[in-house]
Amino acid sequence: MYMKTIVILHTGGTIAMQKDTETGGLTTGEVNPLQQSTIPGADTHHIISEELLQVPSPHMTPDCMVSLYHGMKDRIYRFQADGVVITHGTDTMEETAFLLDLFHDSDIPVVITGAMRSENDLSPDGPLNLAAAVRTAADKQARGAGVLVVMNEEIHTAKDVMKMHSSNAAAFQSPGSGPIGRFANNRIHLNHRPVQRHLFPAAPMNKKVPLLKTYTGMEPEVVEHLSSLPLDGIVLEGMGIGNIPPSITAPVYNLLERDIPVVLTSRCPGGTVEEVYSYEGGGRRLKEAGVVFTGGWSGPKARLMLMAALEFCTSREELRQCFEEI
Ligand SMILES: NC(=O)C[C@H](N)C(=O)O
Repeated sequence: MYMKTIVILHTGGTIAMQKDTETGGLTTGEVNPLQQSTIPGADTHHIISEELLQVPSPHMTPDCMVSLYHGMKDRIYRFQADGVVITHGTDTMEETAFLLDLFHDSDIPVVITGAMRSENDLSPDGPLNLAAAVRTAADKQARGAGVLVVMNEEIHTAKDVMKMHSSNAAAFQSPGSGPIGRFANNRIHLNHRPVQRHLFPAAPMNKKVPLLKTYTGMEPEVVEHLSSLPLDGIVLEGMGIGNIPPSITAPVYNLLERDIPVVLTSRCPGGTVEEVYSYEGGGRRLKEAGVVFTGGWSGPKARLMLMAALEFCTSREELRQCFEEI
């Protein structure tokens, strides 16, 4: 019988941590417990398991993500992998998934998973998540679906998934669209496929792009101060369907006049930003002024996309097409 080759790449996070029984704190030990436990699927698949990193996911950087992409690509080629599983901390899992999905230019399934509870916690969720991820990576239904996140028996696209709860095992959701499939009875059931994927060249992520969340009565000084720093672009998490408070329109327009790209997303977890309102700070006015609208990505994902796009887009129009004409 042909055994599929699944490469598991470990990067760290709670799934690879243990609770210190004396202090109660969660830490990364010398040895990753995942490297010592039985890897799920080892009886039916050819599993190759490697530790690329051992970091909590708040320590991830866009640079690390690019290195992870190249490391993954190298293993896919070297081991002729049929699928890849990446274990990762849950805090920033959606960002790594999103960036890898922007770069991943083959049909080979890539599945990211992690755990909300450590290996020696009461009822750890890591083993089941890992088993589900291996099954998903080996399943032909996942071919061509890009990078997926598998957590708590649900399968999500990289574009839509978000960590929506800080501690619950059911922390991951795809607001506005829902999961594209489920894991049950040791197999996966895919109900939908991602409609559209963007593919960007995998370049180093060197651009400086801060992300700013808007709020009522926002002080213009906050945007003015950012504007005084070296900056390649800025992402604003606007309100609702894409509006910002009038107090910051002047410094935002100032950035545009200086030809610094301003990308708008929403602080709502679900939905897109649209040119609807024509009041001061409304989306219609922002669009006219040259603000680039996103297709419904969260602020952190829009920031990664702007950093990646700025590496190859040579004009504002090209940048706009990257975000809007998809
Ligand atoms: N559940 C987790 O993995 C959270 C951890 N702080 C991390 O992201 O590395």
